[in-house]
Amino acid sequence: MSPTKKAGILGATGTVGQRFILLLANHPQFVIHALGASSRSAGKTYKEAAKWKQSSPIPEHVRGIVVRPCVAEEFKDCDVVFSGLDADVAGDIEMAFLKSDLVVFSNAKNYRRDPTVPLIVPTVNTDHFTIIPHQRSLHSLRKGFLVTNANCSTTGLVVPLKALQDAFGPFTTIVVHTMQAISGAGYPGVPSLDIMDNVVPFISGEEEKMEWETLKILGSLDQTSTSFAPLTQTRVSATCNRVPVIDGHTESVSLSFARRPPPSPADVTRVLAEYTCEAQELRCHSAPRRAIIVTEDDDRPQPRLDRDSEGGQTVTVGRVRTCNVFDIKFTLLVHNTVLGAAGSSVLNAEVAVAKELI
Ligand SMILES: NC(=O)C1=CN([C@@H]2O[C@H](COP(=O)(O)OP(=O)(O)OC[C@H]3O[C@@H](n4cnc5c(N)ncnc54)[C@H](OP(=O)(O)O)[C@@H]3O)[C@@H](O)[C@H]2O)C=CC1
Ligand SMILES: N[C@@H](CC(=O)OP(=O)(O)O)C(=O)O
Repeated sequence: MSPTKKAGILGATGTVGQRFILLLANHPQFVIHALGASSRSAGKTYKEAAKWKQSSPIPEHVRGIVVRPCVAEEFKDCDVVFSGLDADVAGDIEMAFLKSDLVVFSNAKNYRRDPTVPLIVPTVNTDHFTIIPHQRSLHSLRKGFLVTNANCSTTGLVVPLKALQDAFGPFTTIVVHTMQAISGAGYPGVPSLDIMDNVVPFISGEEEKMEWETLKILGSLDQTSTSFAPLTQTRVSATCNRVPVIDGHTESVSLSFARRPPPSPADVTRVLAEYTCEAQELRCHSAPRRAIIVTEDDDRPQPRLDRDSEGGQTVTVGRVRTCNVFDIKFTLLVHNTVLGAAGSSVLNAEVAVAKELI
């Protein structure tokens, strides 16, 4: 079956944009139709414009595509537009696309807090798509809508949290420390003299995003599907560090449940390993076979060894154990540019197709 939906990619030359190219190059539903980037790139072929940093080559049929400026008129025949735009420009451009009745899946932070825009991690809260009719009516749209996906570190965190919340009820406290890959900072990103032989204990704005995004994603929609109800009883504290790893964010998580007695490490391990999500039930092409992989090895997960499991669409969890301060602690790994970015958008779009929103 040949792909039927025309896809545009904004920010196609960037780190996330390059992941979109790889994920969509041989996609059964979406065909790469239009590529957009800044005025520095527009008018050049993709091969000329992109500083390609992926370990597989630029797909042959993409090399010669001429990059367009990111204006809605240039993308009007796209069925879906994926955005890997720099946050400095994503706000205005994505809103212009939405107002032109286009379907936009954004990686940027700009609209994540918007009360009518869902913040969807595709293996966690695809039920939040139910706000789309309300969003369309507010903007008088026929077919367009805007969906954001989460910060890459938040994405890794909420997958196991969702499994545990469904099984054991609410958390009182979540404390997370991240070790984030340099690809998270885009290209050229962190200077080599800052990150080689080093750890940088600050990523601007990252801790705040992890703390509030988690509450929106794990929260619910009201009964009329017109507003979000973020969690209010859970406190989240995040500490974010940049480490000299190319891809894959590692996170150490400690948490307490409201319920007493809390679940044991064995209960937690079982629930994580058995977790399934709607994207799998809908048989979406990019859905991981296992949304969470639990590793029993004492020294896993590790970014180099585990980031590509399930095509980068899973979260690997290990070292599940009792915590002397909170109830449970564990370590997780997420591929920051696949499930943490472009992979989330693509799987979200597949879910939207299955729900007949596109
Ligand atoms: N990297 C990651 O792990 C994650 C990134 N994100 C978010 O995804 C987005 C993209 O990040 P990333 O790929 O890392 O960033 P990059 O800096 O690597 O790429 C940015 C892209 O935006 C384009 N761009 C910049 N200015 C303009 C403009 N004025 N008009 C049109 N296009 C423009 C660039 O085009 P050109 O090449 O022509 O300059 C490039 O294609 C950001 O919002 C980021 O916060 C989210 C989760 C994870
Ligand atoms: N800040 C993240 C990547 C990112 O761009 O996040 P956000 O989309 O939330 O701005 C990192 O450095 O690893």
